[in-house]
Formats: sequence, C-alpha cells, structure tokens
Amino acid sequence: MWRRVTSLSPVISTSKSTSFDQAASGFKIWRSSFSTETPTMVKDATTSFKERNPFITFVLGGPGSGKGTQCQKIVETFGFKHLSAGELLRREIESNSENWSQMLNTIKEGRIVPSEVTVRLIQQEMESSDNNKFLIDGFPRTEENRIAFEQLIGLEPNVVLFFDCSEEEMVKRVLNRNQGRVDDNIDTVKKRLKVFEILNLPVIDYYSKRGKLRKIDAVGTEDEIFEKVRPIFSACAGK
Ligand SMILES: Nc1ncnc2c1ncn2[C@@H]1O[C@H](COP(=O)(O)OP(=O)(O)O)[C@@H](O)[C@H]1O
Ligand SMILES: O=c1ccn([C@@H]2O[C@H](COP(=O)(O)OP(=O)(O)O)[C@@H](O)[C@H]2O)c(=O)[nH]1
Ligand SMILES: [Mg+2]
Repeated sequence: MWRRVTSLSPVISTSKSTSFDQAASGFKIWRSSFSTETPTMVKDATTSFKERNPFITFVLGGPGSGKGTQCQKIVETFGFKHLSAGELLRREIESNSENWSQMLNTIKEGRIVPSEVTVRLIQQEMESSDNNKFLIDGFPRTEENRIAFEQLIGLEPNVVLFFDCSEEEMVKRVLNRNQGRVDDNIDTVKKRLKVFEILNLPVIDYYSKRGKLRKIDAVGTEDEIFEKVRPIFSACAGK
C-alpha cells in the first residue's frame, strides 16, 4: 500500500543522519575545488540583481509530482521564466563541463549535487534573464541548498509551491515519463523518494512555518491541478 509522502516512513530504512551522509557523500573532494570567496564582479552582479527586486517562486514536490508540467502552464499564463534545477544540471553534463561525471553519478544515484554548483547555475540564469519573475523548479532540495541560495543570492522566495502527491502516483508517472532519463527507473526512483522525504520535507516545513508555502493536491488531471495553481499567481499578477 502506497501512502502520501508527507506521512510516510522511509521506503528503505536507515537513520536520518545516515541518509543525509549518503546524500552528501562523495562530494568532499569535489567540494574542495570550489572557492568560498565571492569575486568582486560576481558580488556586483548579485547586488544589481537584488536591486531588480525579482519575484521568486520555488516549486517543490517529489519526483513525478508534476512540477515541470505545471511550471509550463504558469509560464504560458503568467509569463514567468522557468528554471528547472535538474535541467540545468543535465545541460551541464551534456556539455561535458567540469565535474560532469560526478554530476551524472550523483543523479543516477538520486543524490544531491553540491549547492555551490546548483546555485551558481541558477544565479547565472537569473542574472542574465530580462524577465524578473522566476519559477525555480526542483530547488532547494535540502536545507543546505536553501541556506546556500539565501547566502549567495541574498534573497528569499516570495512564494513556495508544494505539489503534494501520493508515492504510488509519482512512481507511475516517473516510470511512464519516457524522456530517456538515467534516473527514471524503479531503483533510482525509490532512492529519490527517500531523499525527498528526508532532505526536502524539512525545507517544505521551514517555508510552511514562515507562511510562504502553498500546498497543492497534485492528484488529478493537469488542468484540474492548474486551476488550483492559478489563483496563487492571479493574486499577484492581476490575471
Ligand atoms: N496531473 C497529471 N496527471 C498525470 N500525469 C501527469 C500529470 N502531471 C504530469 N504528468 C506526467 O507525469 C510525468 C512527470 O511529470 P513532471 O512534470 O515531469 O514531474 P516532475 O517535474 O515533478 O518530476 C510526465 O510524463 C508528465 O507528463
Ligand atoms: O537542486 C537540485 C535539483 C536536482 N538535482 C538532481 O537532479 C535530479 C533530477 O532532478 P529533477 O528536478 O529534474 O527531477 P524531477 O523531480 O523533476 O523528477 C535529482 O534527483 C537530483 O539528483 C540536484 O542534485 N539538485
Ligand atoms: Mg521535473
């Protein structure tokens, strides 16, 4: 029997700290290649980006909960710029960028790429965009991701969407996705669900306590779900 992830005990039983270590493991050497100092040029770009007063939405939910699908609809209706963290990482891998093989292995195992990498990619996309309304899809996936974004970008999201979906439905959707992704197989999906529960739910809880979370029941047709999403943006976009 599958249950909704928000009330689910781990699919593979390990302690929280063990799983966190698993999710973060393998990055010690990789991590050490990143400088902790922010170059002056980057600081200037970040300062001017903040002055643009962007509208930032984080879009969260387990694998297959429909984040990308609903982001597409939000883009069409409300004109946001869609940044999928997973897509940005996949693009990096395809372009054979530095650390591409570690990124690929991390994704294959359903673990989380170091924050510095992901935040840098998101930052580049936001700063080079003419659009000032952003949907950041599939990020932050961990508390560490969240804190890194706040520290490096110096901003918090205006709104956080959470697509709440049963595990049964998420597994079904991921296995039918047919996009040739290395992580859309049953073994990796189980790991991703576990990483979602242990590392992502605390982020969702954090934003819930700060009054920023908009939880959406993600079971139903794509259009039915979008009708629940629409009022959240109509309120701020005047549509
Ligand atoms: N409401 C829905 N009902 C059925 N299938 C859906 C629904 N929303 C999305 N899908 C399909 O499920 C798969 C996963 O959706 P996607 O938007 O990629 O999810 P996520 O980005 O959260 O992993 C895709 O093949 C998509 O077409
Ligand atoms: O901020 C992120 C976003 C994604 N990923 C990795 O990229 C994979 C695919 O993410 P995506 O958001 O594309 O998957 P989805 O939830 O949409 O199925 C994740 O399982 C992680 O391994 C990551 O490490 N950090
Ligand atoms: Mg997606």
